[in-house]
Amino acid sequence: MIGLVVGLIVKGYTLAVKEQAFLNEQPGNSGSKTASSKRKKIQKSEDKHVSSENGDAYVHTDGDNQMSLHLNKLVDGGTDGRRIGKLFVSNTEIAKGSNGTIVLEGIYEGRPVAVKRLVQAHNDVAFKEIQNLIASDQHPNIVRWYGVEYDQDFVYLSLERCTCSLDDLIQIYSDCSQNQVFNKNKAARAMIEYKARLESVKNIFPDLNLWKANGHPSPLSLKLMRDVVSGLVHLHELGIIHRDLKPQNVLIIKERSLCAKLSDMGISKRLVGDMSSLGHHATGCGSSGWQAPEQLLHGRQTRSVDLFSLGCLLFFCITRGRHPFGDSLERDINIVKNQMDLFLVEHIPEAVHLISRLLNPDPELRPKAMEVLHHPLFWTSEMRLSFLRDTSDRIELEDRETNSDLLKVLESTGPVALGGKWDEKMEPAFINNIGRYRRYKFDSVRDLLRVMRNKLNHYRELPKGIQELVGPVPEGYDCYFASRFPRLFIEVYKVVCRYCMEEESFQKYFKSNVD
Ligand SMILES: Nc1ncnc2c1ncn2[C@@H]1O[C@H](COP(=O)(O)OP(=O)(O)OP(=O)(O)O)[C@@H](O)[C@H]1O
Repeated sequence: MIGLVVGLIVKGYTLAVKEQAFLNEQPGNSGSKTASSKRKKIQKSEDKHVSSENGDAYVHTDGDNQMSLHLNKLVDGGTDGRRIGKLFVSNTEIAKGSNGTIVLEGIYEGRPVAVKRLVQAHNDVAFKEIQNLIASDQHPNIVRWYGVEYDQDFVYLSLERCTCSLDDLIQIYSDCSQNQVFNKNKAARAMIEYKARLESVKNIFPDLNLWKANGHPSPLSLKLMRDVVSGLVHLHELGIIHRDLKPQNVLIIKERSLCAKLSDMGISKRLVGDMSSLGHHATGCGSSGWQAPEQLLHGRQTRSVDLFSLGCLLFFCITRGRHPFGDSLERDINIVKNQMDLFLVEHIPEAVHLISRLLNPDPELRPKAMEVLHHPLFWTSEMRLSFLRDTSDRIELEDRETNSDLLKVLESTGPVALGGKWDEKMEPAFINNIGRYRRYKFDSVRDLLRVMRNKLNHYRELPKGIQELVGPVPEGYDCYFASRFPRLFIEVYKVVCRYCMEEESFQKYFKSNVD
């Protein structure tokens, strides 16, 4: 406990020191030489550096520059570019941002970085981006920054170099018809460059599986979406609203596995103290097509604006690049009119449940980032089966005769959850097998859950033929029932949320309430 408290104090102090070091090194903020050398030490230990060509911290002669340029050419395989302070910026462009921003490949202290080059006039954006990164980048789902350099015209942010954006990834792996519409808007030359970049990314990640044959997101897709949510939980815990969440601002990198990270914090805003919203005067605005209606209409911004954008982003990932509010030109109008179409995710009821809540026009009714993290859309088969088993055990305690509310409501979901009598959706061999042990009511949700629970608990005792029929536990078994009763899980989940959420045995499924 004492260790934890000391750790937190040290962490807080380190953040404050980092922030102060950055503020002092802003051009125009001259500090004393002693202070400057102290800062240099702090920065070195933090492995993050701030320098200016005009400042006293890092003065490079032309001779030095020639030498380091030469060395860096060797380091970077002979790429053309130039050296600014500790940074070598190549001429190889990764992408263009807005307001004259260009992202280039670079090397910062020997490590490959993406250099975000902003025009000096947008120094305030760079300043905000760095401040937010200082506060937030110690998290696996936030892009790291290593340092900042300046010259007369530009600010250069050295960022962890990722392979591509989530937008690129989806464009590459979705089928091309949709991309052609998307690409029509790009100028011919930019489009050639863009296509070449996508080709090179495809070579780096040759065989990614983002969607299953049945159109559901693959485990990899779900992991990337969950990474985005984890990054958002972290930002919101720190009181930072991203305000420009979109697939282009989610970057992809291969670590142990593929990983998604939030980037582009230039217009993010930090809430102070117990403030919960930024008023009408908050500067900066998000991107067309991904903003919440209240952002478009009144500029009122709470953490919920990010949850709206997240809803659009999850839809985009699941549907291979489509948008719940239509084509790019009509999106903002449709967002304001609350005209969405979730038809393309209707075959995944868990996705409809989550996305429709995230896109609620009333920001107060959208779930919090932490609740999204625990939503069943992201659950494994093992967790889904465990939840249904616990639910079955829970409702068996209810007395059929007294007809409790819980039982009544659960059974009332039958027509939707079962879509008819459940025995008719299963093979006679399976029905014969279960008939040997007890009698079931084929229109009862409770009884179907009992069958699922019993066969799961006695899986190893099942005849080989029945095991093959229902598939291996957990994925095959989950899929056997989910494909026959696609809405069963979410209907049961909704009832449990309503009646049993606070109960001890269900806490592990609703962790957001205990965290
Ligand atoms: N760290 C990075 N690693 C690899 N690529 C990056 C990195 N940062 C940015 N990019 C690429 O550059 C693009 C533009 O970057 P960024 O979004 O930060 O600029 P921006 O000017 O804020 O753009 P916009 O205003 O359009 O969001 C990204 O979509 C991505 O393709």
